[in-house]
Amino acid sequence: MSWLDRLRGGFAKTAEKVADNLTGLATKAALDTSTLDDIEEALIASDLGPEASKRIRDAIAARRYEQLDERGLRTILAEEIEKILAPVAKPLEVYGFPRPHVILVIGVNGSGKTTTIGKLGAWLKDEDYGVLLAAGDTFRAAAIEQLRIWGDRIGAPVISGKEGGDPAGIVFDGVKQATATGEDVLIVDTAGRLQNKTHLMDELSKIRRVLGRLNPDAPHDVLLVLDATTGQNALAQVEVFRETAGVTGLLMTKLDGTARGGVMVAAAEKFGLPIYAIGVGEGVSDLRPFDPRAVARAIAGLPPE
Ligand SMILES: Nc1nc2c(ncn2[C@@H]2O[C@H](COP(=O)(O)OP(=O)(O)OP(=O)(O)O)[C@@H](O)[C@H]2O)c(=O)[nH]1
Repeated sequence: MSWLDRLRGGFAKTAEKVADNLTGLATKAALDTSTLDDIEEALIASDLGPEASKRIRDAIAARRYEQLDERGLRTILAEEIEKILAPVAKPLEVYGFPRPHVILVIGVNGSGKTTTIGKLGAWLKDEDYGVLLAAGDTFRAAAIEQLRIWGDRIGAPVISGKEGGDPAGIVFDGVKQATATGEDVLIVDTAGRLQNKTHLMDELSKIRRVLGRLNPDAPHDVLLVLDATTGQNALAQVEVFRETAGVTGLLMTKLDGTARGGVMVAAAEKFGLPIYAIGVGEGVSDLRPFDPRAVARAIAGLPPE
């Protein structure tokens, strides 16, 4: 299956929910205020968030339709979603010099962080970058083991220490090793959890301090993994992590398992943080940067172009 097919398959449940919520609204005789209100509410109920939903409502209102059929409604919805997503669909650039370019990955427990690191590594390797993974989530032995398995799977070396060890030490060793072996990118799995804000800040600031000694520009990226199935809760996570961890971009996962994919639009509108890649499955090649037009059309339930 092509990426576009997987993308459309991934968003199928979301598209169904959007279509269900909008049922009947397009066929009303005149596009009056109450219909516009209903459309706005339908979009909020589809997890697009109040800001994006209002913006789309205003865009429809501004066009002063006498009538809007279903196809027309889907088309304008796709156009407006595309406008919201386009500014955040940025490529992840590997620009750090001297190498390695250092990426810290953070996210709440179970968000798909480790899996996403594996997939991100696979994608960067496909792009011909040398990748080293660092098991900085020393909180659980299972997390270290899981990262090793991903390393084997994608053919990337993994640097790790003992359970309960010092993540900053592993990151330090990671930079040394990447420098010695000439890897382009160091992807660091962090415990990066929010059970305790002070603990998270301490952990990350220590990692930053240690990295800064080796390369003042590192980390180049701090990416937050967001589980789309958590809907609006994902937005609350962005707020807290942005404040505590200096998030520079997002990786959205599990868009395939959910009807709540609209949250991606809500996040784009509310935060404007780059969304570097989206995950639409558990396979190694199921995380990729996205085409805002293709995603917008998939959410609106329009066929591919
Ligand atoms: N369907 C689907 N499942 C995913 C996706 N990304 C991750 N998963 C699954 O989500 C589950 C949790 O992923 P993990 O990578 O273990 O999560 P984690 O955040 O690293 O968990 P901790 O290490 O406990 O913090 C796994 O079963 C993954 O296969 C995705 O894009 N789609």
